[in-house]
Amino acid sequence: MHRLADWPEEDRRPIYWESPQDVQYQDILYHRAEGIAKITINRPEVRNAFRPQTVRELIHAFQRAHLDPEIGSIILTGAGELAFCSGGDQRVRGHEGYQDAQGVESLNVLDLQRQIRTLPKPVVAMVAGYAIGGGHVLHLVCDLTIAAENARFGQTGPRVGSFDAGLGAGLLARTIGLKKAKEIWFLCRQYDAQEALAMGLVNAVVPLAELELVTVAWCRQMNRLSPTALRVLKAAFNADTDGLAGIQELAGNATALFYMTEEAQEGRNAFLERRPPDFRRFRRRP
Ligand SMILES: CC(C)(COP(=O)(O)OP(=O)(O)OC[C@H]1O[C@@H](n2cnc3c(N)ncnc32)[C@H](O)[C@@H]1OP(=O)(O)O)[C@@H](O)C(=O)NCCC(=O)NCCSC(=O)c1cc(O)c2ccccc2c1O
Repeated sequence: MHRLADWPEEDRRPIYWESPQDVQYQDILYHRAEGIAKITINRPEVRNAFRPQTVRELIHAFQRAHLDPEIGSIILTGAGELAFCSGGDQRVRGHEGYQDAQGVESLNVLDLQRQIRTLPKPVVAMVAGYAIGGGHVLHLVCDLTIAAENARFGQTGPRVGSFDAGLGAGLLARTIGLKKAKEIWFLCRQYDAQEALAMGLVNAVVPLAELELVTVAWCRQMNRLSPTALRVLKAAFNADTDGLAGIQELAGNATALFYMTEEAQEGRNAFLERRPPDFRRFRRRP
């Protein structure tokens, strides 16, 4: 449903964001309401380019949303209408990475990419304006992308002397196909929202004025569904792409679900009670 008017009344009512005051961020904003966390890159003067500090704060905010049992889904967005994110801040790019205030250079956005994928809640990229370079990879690693009509997508790496040969290349190819992914990286063109929709790079294109409420409507709908089912499905979708790390994520869910059974608890209890475990009452399921 690409227009707000298509949604049932309960999903399109206004949302009233709260802004917790316990942590003050410099480069991002953190809001929450109705079981949804909204994380905003707040550097509109550079089209929401990220520096190491920005990425550190994003990692902190995503961890916060991950651990908050009230949060069911997370929105990642950029401040203003001109950009979701324009990638790494080229003004602080040094010899071997992006430099922080202490002079340490890193590519810490790679940690954030993995975090978004392993976080067991749906993450939705809400894109107005440019999603370019490392900013394009950020929307790509999110589970869903809702784009405003003014959104523009593309990679610039080969033009600015960079490349993301990890998820930026491989996940893009798995998402939209190898030929189109190679075109995006080899030619560094930009694509509008409708082109992105046609290639399966985004889930919906909506009028800019409706972007936030439609994105919230998607989250409201997901938040009514089984959190465990969404959690395991997310891990399942990532498992083959992420190799053993993906299987580890999926298997961790199996272990957590097993821990919730009497059968697993019998093993723990027997150890704590210093007796042999008795698994005889647990049947072997066909
Ligand atoms: C995003 C744009 C297409 C927007 O164009 P527009 O015409 O709307 O705006 P301006 O170009 O005038 O920009 C306004 C203002 O913002 C500054 N700015 C924009 N983007 C950046 C940026 N990324 N870094 C620093 N500053 C930026 C711009 O200079 C203007 O400032 P003024 O002072 O003049 O007002 C267009 O801006 C654009 O193409 N931007 C650059 C996009 C880009 O090449 N990004 C970097 C790609 S590489 C990357 O992101 C990357 C990061 C990683 O951490 C990696 C890690 C591991 C592997 C690979 C990585 C990687 O590739």
